[in-house]
Amino acid sequence: MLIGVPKEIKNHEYRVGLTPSSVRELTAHGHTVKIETMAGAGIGCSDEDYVAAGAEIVGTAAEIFTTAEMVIKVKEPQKVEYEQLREGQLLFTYLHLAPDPDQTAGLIKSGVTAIAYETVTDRNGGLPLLAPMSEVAGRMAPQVGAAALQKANGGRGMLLGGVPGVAPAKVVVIGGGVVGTNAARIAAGMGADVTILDKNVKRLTYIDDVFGPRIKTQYATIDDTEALVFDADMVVGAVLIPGAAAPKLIRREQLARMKPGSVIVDVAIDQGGCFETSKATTHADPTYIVDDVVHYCVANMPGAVARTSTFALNNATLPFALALANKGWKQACKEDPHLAAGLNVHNGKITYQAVADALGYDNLPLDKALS
Ligand SMILES: NC(=O)C1=CN([C@@H]2O[C@H](COP(=O)(O)OP(=O)(O)OC[C@H]3O[C@@H](n4cnc5c(N)ncnc54)[C@H](O)[C@@H]3O)[C@@H](O)[C@H]2O)C=CC1
Ligand SMILES: CC(=O)C(=O)O
Ligand SMILES: [Mg+2]
Repeated sequence: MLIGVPKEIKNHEYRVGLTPSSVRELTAHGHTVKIETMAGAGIGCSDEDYVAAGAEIVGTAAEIFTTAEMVIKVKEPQKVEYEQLREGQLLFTYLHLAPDPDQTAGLIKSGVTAIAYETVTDRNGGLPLLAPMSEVAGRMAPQVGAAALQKANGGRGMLLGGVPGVAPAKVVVIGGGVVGTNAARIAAGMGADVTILDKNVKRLTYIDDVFGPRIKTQYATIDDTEALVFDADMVVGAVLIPGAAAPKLIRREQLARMKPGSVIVDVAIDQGGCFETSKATTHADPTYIVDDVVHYCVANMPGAVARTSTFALNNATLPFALALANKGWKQACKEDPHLAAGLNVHNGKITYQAVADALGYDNLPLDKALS
């Protein structure tokens, strides 16, 4: 199969779809890999590194989009990218379609077959291609939030861990999945007073078993979510209903009851965010203030630590990329229902129920898409 990797073009996005090691695996299986020149520059991998792994370097993204049978990326295609996709081509990347009607319409119009990293499943009910980036974003959340808490950045002027004789900051994490536990772990490590809210009691039990009294857990009723958020110095938004738009847990009118200078890090922003006042920001201009509350809503947080993130992502994506290249997408999905769960768009139709529901499309059932 001819596989193509364009250079990412989202704001301050330095990750790349394939590492040189992944290229070597794919070429060893007889596939041809084209990489756009300088695609790996942001992770310290040169064109020469890719050539040594067996890739061909091409000068423009257009050469990738016009020739590749499978396009492997990191972030959702931007307008100039989805306009180049076409019927019969396979796209393997993050999509986050539910909060993104324009991209969704663009993918439908293109006729492309698109498999979204974030809805591929595993046998334990996890999301194995989202998890590595959730680990990164979760671990970053307290560090970006700690900076936002500084006075010059609009925050309350608090040190996360306090000092002897002065209490630490109160950090509330809504959603105790991969992002949430990683955020809590780092915040607790920095000395903060940390509470995780979740609606899944089994998950709260797991967190309690792993962290003991160092991290408090609370069932996420409306009452308790509100009480903890109003009393927090930093809130991390980390909920997910796979494929769906994030539920809005804190409304516009509730925001004014948060402390002045408190900080929201809404990691769930790639699915639309769990605060009504959240709107996606970029690494170039990551925060804004509403009602004296600092909002950090960068939708591609792991792009900031592109080298760590790219290697972590490839560890997870490579087996699936190999299956898609070796067997073709249809056969690979027939043999692996977890990979098939990633199918979001095929031949002008939405094939993922939560996306169809969020945006008002008919859903093409998976068995029909695979027939
Ligand atoms: N902004 C960024 O750069 C990045 C964003 N993300 C996003 O972070 C979000 C979280 O991802 P993961 O932690 O991997 O998901 P996950 O599935 O591991 O965890 C989500 C948790 O939210 C809980 N939950 C769902 N509804 C809830 C509610 N109403 N109240 C309280 N808890 C609720 C679930 O029970 C689950 O434990 C996703 O939207 C993901 O796409 C992930 C990586 C990078
Ligand atoms: C998951 C995601 O949105 C990211 O890694 O950028
Ligand atoms: Mg206020």
